[in-house]
Amino acid sequence: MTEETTRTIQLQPLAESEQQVDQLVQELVSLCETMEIDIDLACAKTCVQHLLLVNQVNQYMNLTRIKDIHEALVLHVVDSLALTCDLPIEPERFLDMGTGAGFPGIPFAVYTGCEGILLDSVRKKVNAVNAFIDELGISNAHSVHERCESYALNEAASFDVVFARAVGQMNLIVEYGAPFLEDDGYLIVAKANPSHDEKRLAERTAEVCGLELVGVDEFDLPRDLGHRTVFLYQKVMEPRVKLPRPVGLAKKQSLV
Ligand SMILES: C[S@@+](CC[C@H](N)C(=O)[O-])C[C@H]1O[C@@H](n2cnc3c(N)ncnc32)[C@H](O)[C@@H]1O
Repeated sequence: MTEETTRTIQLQPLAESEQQVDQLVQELVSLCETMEIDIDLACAKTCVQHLLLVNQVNQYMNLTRIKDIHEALVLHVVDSLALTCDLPIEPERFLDMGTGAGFPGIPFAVYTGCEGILLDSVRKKVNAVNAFIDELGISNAHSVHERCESYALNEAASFDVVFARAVGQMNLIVEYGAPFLEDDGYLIVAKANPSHDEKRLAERTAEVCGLELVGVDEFDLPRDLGHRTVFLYQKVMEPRVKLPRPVGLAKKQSLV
């Protein structure tokens, strides 16, 4: 095991002054306004503190390539919070598949107050996310070290909202997400500009997995930092195949 894998996460007090944090909080609130996301100051502050802790740990552990804090406010925090705009229900329990440094899971948990599991297959990331959650006192989120395919064996039909950001092609997310959904539960897949072929493969995979595409939303992130298409799937029937398939198979061989 590398030093990075085993290293314990020891968070330090933030290097930024209260004034600097408050400026970032105001910046986040303004960015959210442009996206019609209604965020209160306490929630914005926790999201900013999370981002600053990610930056701190990123000095010695590779968690994100986005180093500029103002860009990260948009590309990590606003992008995560934007998922809440497409929610057709008030979720009771959500799953973030492949959370990395806690995106979108931590901003989503803080904003909605809903119980959530932040899942990742890389232990050092889960250790970091658990340290962030403890430090920020977020009692409704928990991070788990496991692969989607194996976690689904014990947590089948346990979530009413499931999402993943930047974890892979849409068909992969659909296959990973389907077994976790309760009847009528929702899978949210946010992509930049998926190709026609990627969308078509996801559509056919969704049919096999018992999901129906019930909504598509498109928007641009502030400051011209990207375009997003959000696909909303609902579980409408049982899958036609046994899910989850063995670990790694979804990546090697698509379902359809
Ligand atoms: C590119 S990162 C994105 C992280 C985060 N969602 C974000 O948007 O910043 C993809 C993450 O998915 C995790 N991942 C990939 N395949 C996975 C699987 N089968 N089960 C659980 N986590 C997985 C990786 O370890 C990695 O942390």
